[in-house]
Amino acid sequence: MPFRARTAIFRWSLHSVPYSAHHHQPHSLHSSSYSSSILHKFSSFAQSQVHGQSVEPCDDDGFLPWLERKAGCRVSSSLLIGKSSYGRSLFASKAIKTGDCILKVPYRVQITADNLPAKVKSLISEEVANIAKLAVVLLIEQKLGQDSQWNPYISCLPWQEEPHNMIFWNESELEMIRQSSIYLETINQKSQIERDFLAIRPIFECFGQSFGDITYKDFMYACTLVGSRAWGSTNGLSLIPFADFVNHDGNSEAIVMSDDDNQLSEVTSDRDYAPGEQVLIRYGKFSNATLMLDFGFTVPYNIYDQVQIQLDIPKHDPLHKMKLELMQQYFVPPNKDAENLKHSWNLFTIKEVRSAKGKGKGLPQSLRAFARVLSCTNRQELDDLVVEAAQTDGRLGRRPLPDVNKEIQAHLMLSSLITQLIEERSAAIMSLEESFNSSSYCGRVSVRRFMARDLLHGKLRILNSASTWLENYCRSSF
Ligand SMILES: C[S@@+](CC[C@H](N)C(=O)[O-])C[C@H]1O[C@@H](n2cnc3c(N)ncnc32)[C@H](O)[C@@H]1O
Repeated sequence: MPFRARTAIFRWSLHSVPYSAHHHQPHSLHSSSYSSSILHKFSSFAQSQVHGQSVEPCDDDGFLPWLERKAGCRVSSSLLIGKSSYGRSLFASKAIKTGDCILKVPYRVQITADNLPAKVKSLISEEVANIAKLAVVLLIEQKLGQDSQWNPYISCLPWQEEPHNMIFWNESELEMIRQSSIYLETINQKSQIERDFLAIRPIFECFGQSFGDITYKDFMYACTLVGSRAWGSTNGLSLIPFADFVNHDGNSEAIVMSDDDNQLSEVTSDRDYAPGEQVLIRYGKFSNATLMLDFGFTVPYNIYDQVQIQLDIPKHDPLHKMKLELMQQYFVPPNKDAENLKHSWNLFTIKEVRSAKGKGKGLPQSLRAFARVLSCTNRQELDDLVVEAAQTDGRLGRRPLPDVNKEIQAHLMLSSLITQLIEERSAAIMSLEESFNSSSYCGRVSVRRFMARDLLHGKLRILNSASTWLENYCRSSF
């Protein structure tokens, strides 16, 4: 669900997937008998262990009836709120089958920037991000306390816990992942929040005593809450009460869908669940870097992990100018905004290479093409590539070079770059492991170390797979 709410910088927001008409009739609400049956079912499995998660009862029994009253329809007849080691969670209150609709939350009980009081809305500049606007809604509602129409929801949010999202990491914690591009993204995200706060603070001050004491830290917390629990959809960036109590499993096929025809968001189960099992959905196809930045957690083996590789044309290359012009002409990435354009033609994203044999999908074609261009040593070779591109699909260097030795050389060049990255990542992991052994950190620091370790291990796994693929490709090209 991370919500890439506004720009390429932020991945903040959980994307929900719009789809066309489903014709679900809302059930009518039977709140009193419904809630007592929930309580009964919940207590019977409350102490059980499910998937290594200990299921604890939670004092939110009134939440769902409140939401259903507000919505005027049934939101879920198969889920209960409980607690797991992931915080507040949703559990199956009865057997759930694959394909069952497990929750439906009408747009009218979702919170968007439209919920800003008109007076505040008119003062907030267009420059301020939607995430920040939604954070202001949360802060205002939190300040209103019992007087807020959203109080049952606002008071369920984890305000008190220090999140592990990377904007809360201190310098020495960030040092653990300095080599990764996530370091820079964290700094950018922090600056964006600072800018938004500076734009919004005068508005808080206008409202005097009631809101004037909202601090930068409060604002950061609120932005983090929005960033880790709002979905982007045709309805705008929205907090979806109840749906946002469900935790993430990257392997799940269940996602939040927007049904514009019926003006609601819903989730359909992708598997069977026994009563008492924690129900999980996929927020999005997120790497550990995204999970750390926007959600404050990682998973030990993340199939969506990736590594960014930058290739530069050596300054001393006699063909530097010609190669640069060709690269800028032929290696323009699609769908990039102007801000990224000038930097990204030499940045490549690689994922784990599953086929180790030097065949199959392997490394991205664009990266290998770039290496072929780099390996050219005279103008004729470059001209030949341009002619070949014109005669084929217009893309440069997409075919193996006619000279096998040159083709191998291009790939060996990639291989040596990847070996260097492997060495750097391995050294970083080793120093992290040493600090695990030499010090007995607990709590916050140790959680963040585990996250850094998951991130670095994921990167190393991808680099190793790329290295093996390249070795095999070179061997099989002889
Ligand atoms: C949309 S909320 C889910 C409900 C949340 N657990 C709560 O207490 O309100 C997302 C947050 O839940 C936690 N979370 C979700 N999935 C997780 C997972 N697989 N591992 C660890 N934490 C997870 C993270 O703190 C994340 O920022």
